[in-house]
Amino acid sequence: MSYGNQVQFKVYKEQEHAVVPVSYEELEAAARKKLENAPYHYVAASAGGEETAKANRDGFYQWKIIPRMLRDTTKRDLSVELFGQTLPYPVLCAPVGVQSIVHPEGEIASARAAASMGVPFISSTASTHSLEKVAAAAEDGLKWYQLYWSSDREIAASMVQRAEKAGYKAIVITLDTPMMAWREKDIENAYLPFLMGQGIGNYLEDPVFCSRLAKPPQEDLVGAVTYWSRVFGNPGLTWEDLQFIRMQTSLPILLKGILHPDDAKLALEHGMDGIIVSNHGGRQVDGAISTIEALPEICEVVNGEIPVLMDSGIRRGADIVKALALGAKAILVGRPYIYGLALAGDAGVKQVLRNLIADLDLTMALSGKTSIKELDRSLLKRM
Ligand SMILES: Cc1cc2nc3c(=O)[nH]c(=O)nc-3n(C[C@H](O)[C@H](O)[C@H](O)COP(=O)(O)O)c2cc1C
Ligand SMILES: O=C(O)C(=O)c1ccccc1
Repeated sequence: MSYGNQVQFKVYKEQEHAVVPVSYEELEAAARKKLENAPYHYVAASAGGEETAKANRDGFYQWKIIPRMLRDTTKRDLSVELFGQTLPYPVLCAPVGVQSIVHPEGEIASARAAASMGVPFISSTASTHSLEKVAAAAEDGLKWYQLYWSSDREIAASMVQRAEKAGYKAIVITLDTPMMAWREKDIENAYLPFLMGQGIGNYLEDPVFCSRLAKPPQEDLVGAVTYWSRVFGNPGLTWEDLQFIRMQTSLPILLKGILHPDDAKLALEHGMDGIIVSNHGGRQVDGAISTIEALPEICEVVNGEIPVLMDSGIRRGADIVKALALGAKAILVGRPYIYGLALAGDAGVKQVLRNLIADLDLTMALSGKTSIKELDRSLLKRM
């Protein structure tokens, strides 16, 4: 039996040495075994009763693929165009903060792995390693910067300017987390890695942040962490504030965390360059709509004017096919690559990405599709 293309061949070759389970369920179980309780739950758990996390998965099951036959799928092209760049696959690494809690190399290893696969890496404001160090690790890779907009707006401006200077090619403003939601496991575990200086690397190396401190962080980490906890979130933001970030950068700006079609309309009206339909992997509003459910209406409103990306609950190739068929330009993946990181550092991240992409490639081929632009609603049936 032939597996068609190169991606597939490499998967089966490297699998001989793989330490990373292929199935998502086993991947999560292996990470559970390897990690201490608190960091494992920080990654795995969602908000409240985890209804939205469940809905994210249930949402995919409600759409079924109806494969087409006899369509010569010998050659496939998974590439997509985004902001003038060609991505080899419609897959990006979602911004995930504090990656050092699962592996000491954290974001540096993930960014390196993503770059080696041609997968764009979205670096979080809450990274343990600074955005400049992450950029250096993924020198040849496409990188975007995710902004948590500090309540001290000069800090936000400084981070955006640093990101542009370091070679990041887009700014992703995350709107759904001006504060952490009710996360029961983290509360029970009283788990706050930030208090130990993890996840605040971008602040400790920020000239504006440091200028606000009585003593430099090297001399008084507690003082720095205390100030960080005061300025991290910004629940006061409104649509009008977006103009301020626009003035700091010439890069495209995407809004992450859009779930309501009216907010998609507002994003367009405020001149945004892209939208990421996301409920933060179910980690923020428990009871919020699943993203695959929110996606079609948002795509309808946006009407192709700007790219719509999506995340939350993508686990396999078929999930990606469904999201793209419903109008997403590309998807982001979060927890799966973090489990890969936990198990095997950069090699683990690479293997997880490779598996997901190979699964996507096969699912497309077996559905009778040879390119991403052929994926549309006619491939799906809602049950
Ligand atoms: C441990 C963890 C940390 C996260 N940190 C951030 C972050 O710093 N910034 C952000 O925009 N989203 C963050 N997210 C959300 C992801 O970007 C993404 O929306 C989510 O993980 C997608 O869902 P999935 O994990 O089901 O793939 C985080 C998610 C996890 C699991
Ligand atoms: O945990 C998260 O979901 C998240 O977005 C975050 C926020 C602040 C610091 C680290 C991660």
